[in-house]
Amino acid sequence: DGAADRRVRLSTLSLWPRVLLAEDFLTPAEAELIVSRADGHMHKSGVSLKEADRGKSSSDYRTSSQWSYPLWDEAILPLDRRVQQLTRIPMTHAEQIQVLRYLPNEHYTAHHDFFDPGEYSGRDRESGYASNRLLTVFFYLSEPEEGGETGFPRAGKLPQPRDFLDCSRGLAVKPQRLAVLLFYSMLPNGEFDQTSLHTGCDVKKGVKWSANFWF
Ligand SMILES: O=C(O)CCC(=O)C(=O)O
Ligand SMILES: [Fe+2]
Repeated sequence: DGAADRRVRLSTLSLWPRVLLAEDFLTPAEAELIVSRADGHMHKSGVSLKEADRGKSSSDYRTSSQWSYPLWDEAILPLDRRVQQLTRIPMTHAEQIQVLRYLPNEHYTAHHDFFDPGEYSGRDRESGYASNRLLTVFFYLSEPEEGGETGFPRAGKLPQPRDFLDCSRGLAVKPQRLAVLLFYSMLPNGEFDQTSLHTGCDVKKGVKWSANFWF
C-alpha cells in the first residue's frame, strides 16, 4: 500500500520528558479503520486506583471512553510493523491498542503511564513488578476543533503542578490527525521519569479520537 517505505520525520518536542512527534505517520485508511472498528464498542474508561486514592471514583480522573483493538488483527499488521520499526521494540512487548474517544468536556487528569508498584496493592501491584510501561506511542485519529491537547505540565523539569487539569504550563501538543506522539515514561537506566507526567486536556469543541500503543 506504499506505507511500508514511507519516510518518517521525527521532531523532538522535549528532552525532559523525551517527547517526539511523527507527523503523517498513519495513513488516512488506517485512522478510519481504527475509528470505525472501535465506534459502537466504546465504554467508559477507568483507571487503576492507587492505595492512597482508595474509595475515590476512577471516573473523576478519566472521563473518556475506550475500547481495545486486537493488536494481531490482520488489517493493522502493516501498521504494527511500522511502529516496531520506528520504536525498535519488538511487538511482543506491546499491549493491545487502546482506542480512546473524548467528547466535549472529557479529559484525563495528569498521570504517569508507568505503574509504581509501591503505590498499588493486589493484582495491580504484582503486574507492576512483572512488567511496566516504557514508551507510549499515541495515535491522533481525529482533530477536535478546540482543546484536547496532550499536556506535559512538567516539561523542562518544571515542579509538580497543583492543578492536574491545567494545560497552560509546560508543553501542550495539539492533536494532529495521522500524527503519532512518542513519549518515554522510563529513563534509559530503567528508572521512572517523573517528568513524564501528562494530561489528556479537556476537549472544548468537537471529538478527539486517539489510541494508546504501549510498550
Ligand atoms: O488523551 C491524551 O492526550 C493522553 C491520554 C493518556 O495519557 C492515556 O490514555 O494514558
Ligand atoms: Fe497516559
